[in-house]
Amino acid sequence: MSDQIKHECGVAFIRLLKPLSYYQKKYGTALYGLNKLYLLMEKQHNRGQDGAGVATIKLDIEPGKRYISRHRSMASNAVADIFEYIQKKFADIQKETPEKMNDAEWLKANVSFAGEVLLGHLRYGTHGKNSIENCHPFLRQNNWMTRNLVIAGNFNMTNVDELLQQLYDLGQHPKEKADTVTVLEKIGHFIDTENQGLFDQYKREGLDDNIEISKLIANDMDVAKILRKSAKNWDGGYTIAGILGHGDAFVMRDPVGIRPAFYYYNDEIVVAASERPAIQTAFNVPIEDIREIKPGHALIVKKNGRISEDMFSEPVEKKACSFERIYFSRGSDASIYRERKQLGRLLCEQILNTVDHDVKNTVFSYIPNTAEVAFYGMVEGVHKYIKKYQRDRLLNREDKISEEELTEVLCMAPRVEKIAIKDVKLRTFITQDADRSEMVAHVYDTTYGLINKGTDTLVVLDDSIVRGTTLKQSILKILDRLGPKRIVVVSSAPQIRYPDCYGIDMSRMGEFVAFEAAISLLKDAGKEDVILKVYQQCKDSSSLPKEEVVNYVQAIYEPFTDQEISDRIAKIITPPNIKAKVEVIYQTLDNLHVACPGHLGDWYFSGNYPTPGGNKVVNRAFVNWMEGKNQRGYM
Ligand SMILES: O=P(O)(O)OC[C@H]1O[C@H](OP(=O)(O)OP(=O)(O)O)[C@H](O)[C@@H]1O
Repeated sequence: MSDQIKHECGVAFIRLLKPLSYYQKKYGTALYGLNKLYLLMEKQHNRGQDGAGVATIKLDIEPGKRYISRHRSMASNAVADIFEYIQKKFADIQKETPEKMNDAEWLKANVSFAGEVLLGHLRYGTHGKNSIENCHPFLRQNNWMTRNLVIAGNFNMTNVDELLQQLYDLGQHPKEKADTVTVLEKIGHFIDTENQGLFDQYKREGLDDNIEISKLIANDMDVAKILRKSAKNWDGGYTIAGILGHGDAFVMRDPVGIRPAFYYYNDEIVVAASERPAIQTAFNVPIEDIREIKPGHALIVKKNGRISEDMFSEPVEKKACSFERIYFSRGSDASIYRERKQLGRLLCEQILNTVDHDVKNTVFSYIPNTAEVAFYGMVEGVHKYIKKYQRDRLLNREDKISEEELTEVLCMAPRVEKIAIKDVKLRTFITQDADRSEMVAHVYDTTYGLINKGTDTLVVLDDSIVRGTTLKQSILKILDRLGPKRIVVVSSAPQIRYPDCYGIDMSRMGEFVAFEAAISLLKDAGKEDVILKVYQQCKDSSSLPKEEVVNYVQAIYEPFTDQEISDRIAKIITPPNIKAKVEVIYQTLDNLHVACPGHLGDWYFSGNYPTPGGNKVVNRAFVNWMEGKNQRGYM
């Protein structure tokens, strides 16, 4: 789907607060941190499968010895590949000098990755030029320990141009136009100035010993101040984790709280991750003990072990990404599970109306995998309807019910079947373009013999319909072979109408099936002038500061009801030559908010962007589409 580097992804961070020998003694291995990092990353596999990276830092290493290690992989099983590479170093020692494996200090001194600060990253790199250089973590190296920086993040900035300009204004000469570079260099720049400031201050105070000064700098560096200055002009969604060479570390979250970030600590470890259940499982800790990093705040872990959550940017109205809840995050989180079920339940009324409450001739199913949880909620909703129906039918009657009728009423139950099967565990949506079409076409299969040909309606619930390609190229064709009279496709997400620019790779207007539907409706109605007017407005606003720009693209959808757009989408996604009638039902925006009250970020559905940069992105995406440029509305 995309042609440039993207940074929506998963992060995993661990700081060991005790020396490696402590873990050796207590848990039987000095590799405790690495093992936990592996688990944290594996449990967030859903966040990225195109690559992964790990970096570690060893504390208090004498000059001349390596203390930063990094390994990145783009193998199809990148996480396993990285840890095999790391494990091999230890396996060789185990083979040749097994006693050394019990000597934590020796391991730290002699084997790379035996560090106390660990950072992992899963990459959802949906772009054409897949290359190892684009895998996080990124390094900014320096001979001064405290000036080294390693970062890995789940982020996307909408205003890279503006941020690059600021770097030029500082006199810098960035080697690439990408937000990874701007973020790394911005933080790096303020790390440098903090270093210099402290160095000058100690000199002024009469300290002469530079080695002593370096130690003081490491101790006194104000990480929150560095982040405050760095993030001043960032416009985007981000969770960015970083480690400084001497061991200070941070995990920062954008002021709107768009991207998720959680953490836990005790007296042995500090751990942070994009998803809460990953921490629960990897460390076996109760949910109440895991905290969410507050928007505009950074979890800061100083080298000396001091832990704080500091504000670096005034939080604004929280608009956490609802698509995390619908699709992106794993459904094993307690709240997400509940929310997905509720999304399914809330669709029941629309579904039952569409099938005329003919439960007897309807088969309920779903498109694996993410929609599975919402499906349980939907089935509960149908059960509830049936119970009410049975109650009404039995209660509200004057005559005596016949045995035959009683049996019929009591036997009523939803026909719940696993119709669609997904043969691979990978997610197609976050797979890079080159492999996606192939995958979409072959990944699904069906169960035969469950549909009464020509009489049954098949209801299939999916979590989202974005481009509609999964349905058009694969699912609807194979479902039609089963012979249903009607196929009702239900989306637990509302219509995706606008690009995301904060980390979920939905970026080009022309690819949204909802947009295609609205445009074709406009054309049919002879309202091409609306399209031209929006184009002009978007173009005219392109040179304005982002704060003065509004989302003009909303006008494209205004003339139509949701139902009209859904009906047109049904037409578009119906493959040629299929027999079944296809209908589409979407979640309403109101019900989305009822189901996910803590995650009100809905810009891809509503067009209401939580940062000014979003309006620029959507307008640019529209201009790109009008001008036939197949590119994102942002860098
Ligand atoms: O309309 P489209 O643009 O084709 O994309 C939407 C589909 O992509 C996702 O599936 P994916 O295989 O990524 O994940 P899943 O197995 O977790 O559902 C999602 O669940 C939809 O089925």
